[in-house]
Amino acid sequence: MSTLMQGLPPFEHAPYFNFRDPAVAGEQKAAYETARARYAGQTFPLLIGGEKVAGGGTFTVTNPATGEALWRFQQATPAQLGEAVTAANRAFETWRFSDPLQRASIFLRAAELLRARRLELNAVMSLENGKNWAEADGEIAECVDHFEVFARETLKWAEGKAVYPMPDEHVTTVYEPLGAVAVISPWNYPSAIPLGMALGALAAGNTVIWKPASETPLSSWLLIGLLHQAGLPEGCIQFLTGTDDVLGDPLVDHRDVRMVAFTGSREIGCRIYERAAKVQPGQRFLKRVIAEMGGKDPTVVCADADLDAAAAGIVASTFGYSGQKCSACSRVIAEEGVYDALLEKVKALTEGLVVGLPEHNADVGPVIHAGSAGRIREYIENGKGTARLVCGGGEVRVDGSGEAAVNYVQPTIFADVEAKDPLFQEEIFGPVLAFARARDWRHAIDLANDSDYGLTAAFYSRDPFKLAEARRLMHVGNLYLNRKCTGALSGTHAFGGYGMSGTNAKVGGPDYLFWFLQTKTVAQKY
Ligand SMILES: NC(=O)c1ccc[n+]([C@@H]2O[C@H](COP(=O)([O-])OP(=O)(O)OC[C@H]3O[C@@H](n4cnc5c(N)ncnc54)[C@H](O)[C@@H]3O)[C@@H](O)[C@H]2O)c1
Ligand SMILES: N[C@@H](CCC=O)C(=O)O
Repeated sequence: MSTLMQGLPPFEHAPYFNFRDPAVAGEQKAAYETARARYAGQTFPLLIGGEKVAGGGTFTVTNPATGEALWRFQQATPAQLGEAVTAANRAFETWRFSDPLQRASIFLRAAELLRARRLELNAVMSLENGKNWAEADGEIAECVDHFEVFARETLKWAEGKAVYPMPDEHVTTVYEPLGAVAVISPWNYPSAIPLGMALGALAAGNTVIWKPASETPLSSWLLIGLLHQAGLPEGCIQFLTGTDDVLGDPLVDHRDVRMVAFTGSREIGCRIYERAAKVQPGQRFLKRVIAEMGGKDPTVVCADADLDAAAAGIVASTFGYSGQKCSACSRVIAEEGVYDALLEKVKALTEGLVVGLPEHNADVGPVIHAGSAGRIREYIENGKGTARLVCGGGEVRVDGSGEAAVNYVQPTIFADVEAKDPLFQEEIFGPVLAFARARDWRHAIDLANDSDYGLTAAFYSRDPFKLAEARRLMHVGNLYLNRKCTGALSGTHAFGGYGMSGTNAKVGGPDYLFWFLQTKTVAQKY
């Protein structure tokens, strides 16, 4: 353990709330009312150089579960983008030399502040993106863990690393920050994902231009508030909301943005990777890029597996948050001998899921918007022509869904899906599962690896040899043996994929900070 870390208590993951306890459930329900009373109808500003400012217009954030108008955020102008980048670079000149102990203390204090407001932040996220209580709670608990983990990582990396010695030179290897980091995030993990990237940047001594997804800005804004309350100096984070034509390409292309930390779709991730490679006139560095992208995550079930455990893991990881996780299981590949029995079990559990309002803590809520629902329905309709529909695939009515009724998609399973089928190859990002038959477990591994992506996978078997082969052969960044493929914990399950799932930066892992640092060797002659 690093000497700086010795004063810290041992790390523990934040425990989840037990919503089966009526008292806790009552508190979570009340937190929705608190969130509405505090924030509904309000308009929130941009944050540039420590100043709260208005943009060139505003937009409304709506609840995907009901269509309810929630709150308003600013549309930053092109000039404000430039001001934010300048402000981030200005703040960098101070923050880069800040004491790592100061940074770590701020993160630990923020963890403490967040612990006291978890239910409120759960409610805000649920209202913005339609997560049910447990899904929102899992993510806010991850934010607490991120604060704790990044505090420790700050101190660890501040120590530098030992080198092989020279008899007549004093040589050190130290890590220094890069500059202004653009943090660009998706709506499906609107708290933990931007926070992980922003803490990576700040822990290393960089400053941040934080660009949340337009569907979910309040989930970000509240975390930034906590960081400031915890002592983060003004100016270290600029907060920009608005449209992609102003904050997309122009932010990535900006000459003075040193690094882009992106999580989102493959399409945009690849675009950023390519654009950031171009050196702009006057640019004096090569941009660093993290691009963490989509998945088409398989669960392999061997003939000797515990089928009940596998079925439970499959249903939780496929239909949790309506399948809108990069880590979601979307393909099951089962050995011939257990295929039908497994399919029956998964079907029975799926048909027991309640589709309803996230605020009422239904198992399956809405998808993010009508456009996404339409795209998912198109996959379902096409699938009816290429595979065997086992359950779902129809319409579902949710009381109280109002104008957002169209956003609810029935959990759907297709069987006998061929490897070339789009159901098997493309990220649908909705509650749709493809079952495929494998001749044997080695064939199952081949099918699992037959993908552009390589983010997460689950593998179920009781045979130690097969488990060892899976470890060796499965082409993914996060492999889970005899458990579901969602639910990575910060500090423990470093998260990030292979192949077209991205740059494999591994947020929450022991090497993540290295992405936000450059290495300086200093050799001094005695
Ligand atoms: N690998 C991971 O860790 C991970 C985690 C969560 C989500 N995801 C993926 O994210 C996707 C869903 O999220 P989404 O729909 O918000 O993704 P998206 O790519 O559409 O948007 C992500 C962010 O990029 C911004 N953006 C849009 N155009 C841009 C441009 N030209 N330049 C820069 N930024 C631009 C958006 O405004 C948003 O903030 C899925 O593919 C999912 O698998 C991956
Ligand atoms: N880190 C999350 C997934 C985030 C992507 O959407 C998990 O491990 O399930």
